[in-house]
Amino acid sequence: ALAFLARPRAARIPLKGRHVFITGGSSGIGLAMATAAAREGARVSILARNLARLQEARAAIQRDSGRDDVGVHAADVRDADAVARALREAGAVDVLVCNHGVFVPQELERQDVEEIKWMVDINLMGTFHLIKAALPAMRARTSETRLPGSIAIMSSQAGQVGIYGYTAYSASKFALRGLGEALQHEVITDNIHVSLIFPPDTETPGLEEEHKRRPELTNIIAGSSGGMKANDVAKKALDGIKSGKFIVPCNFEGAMLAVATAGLSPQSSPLMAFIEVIGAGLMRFAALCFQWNWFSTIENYYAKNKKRE
Ligand SMILES: NC(=O)C1=CN([C@@H]2O[C@H](COP(=O)(O)OP(=O)(O)OC[C@H]3O[C@@H](n4cnc5c(N)ncnc54)[C@H](OP(=O)(O)O)[C@@H]3O)[C@@H](O)[C@H]2O)C=CC1
Ligand SMILES: CCCCCCCCCCCCCCCC(=O)[C@@H](N)CO
Repeated sequence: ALAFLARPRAARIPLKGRHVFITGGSSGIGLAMATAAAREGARVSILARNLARLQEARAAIQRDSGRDDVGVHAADVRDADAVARALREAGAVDVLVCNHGVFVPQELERQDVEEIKWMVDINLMGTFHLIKAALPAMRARTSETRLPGSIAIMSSQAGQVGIYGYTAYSASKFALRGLGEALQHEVITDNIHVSLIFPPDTETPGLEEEHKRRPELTNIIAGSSGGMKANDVAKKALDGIKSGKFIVPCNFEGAMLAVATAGLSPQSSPLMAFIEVIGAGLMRFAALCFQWNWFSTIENYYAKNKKRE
């Protein structure tokens, strides 16, 4: 019965010979994805703000993959016109990876409204700008080539569960899931598959910056999920995109989180649908155990540090 029910139907989305457009492709996870996609024979375009870092990234991708057709586009995703211009220059996209993102964890009371708006504008509004700019040509392309396309959106495990220190960041990343679920309904008849990627802490230049300000409790709780290397996250992400998966977890805790938060998300895999149906109660129990542990940690921390300075 689940094999009949699982929708949308599974797809194979090839990368070889196709145009893959990756935002935040000059650093960390985005750069690792760009390199791996180029190695698989894709024409890759990368977008970020800093042109010097983009050019360095292009040289690194070329060295690694031997491809000399990497496109670079300097634009801020908050600027809808600049994003539209970049997509016109780059030409029709087969696989759009909205990976750009910023993260500064801080207790809500200590975080300025400006910093909250900055995170939401880049992580959420920037993704809207990209998808709106890319979609018309993507749609034309899938009907012309008869090959499925993909829109991949980089969320985070902090987009599946809210944890201490991530009010603004989690809000911006949870929002991407609502965007992705609704968008999948709208683009399925254009043969476009949406993938949401949920990495744990990943060793990148961005995480190094984050650690300078991350509250200790955030460190402890985020440590509940093992860290990963950017190359390993990139591989999981690309494998998920190529098989048209809607939810793409990256490690074991991520797979548990995916089952625990399956909700009303689309599911193409009858096997995963089966695990979700059978695992629902068990994973809810596991989730309660994690929450018990996190609340104990927070209460003990505050008890030890008397009152917050
Ligand atoms: N590292 C981690 O622990 C995790 C990261 N993630 C998510 O993965 C994604 C990538 O993270 P990571 O590789 O660590 O990030 P990095 O900080 O290493 O790289 C971020 C990339 O995004 C670009 N970028 C940032 N702001 C903008 C903007 N306004 N317009 C255009 N490009 C922008 C940066 O280039 P430039 O500054 O030049 O614009 C850079 O290329 C993010 O969405 C993040 O939230 C999810 C889970 C864990
Ligand atoms: C029922 C099963 C439960 C499984 C428990 C899993 C534990 C979840 C921990 C959440 C970690 C959030 C890391 C965010 C990383 C990130 O996005 C940043 N580095 C950027 O700020």
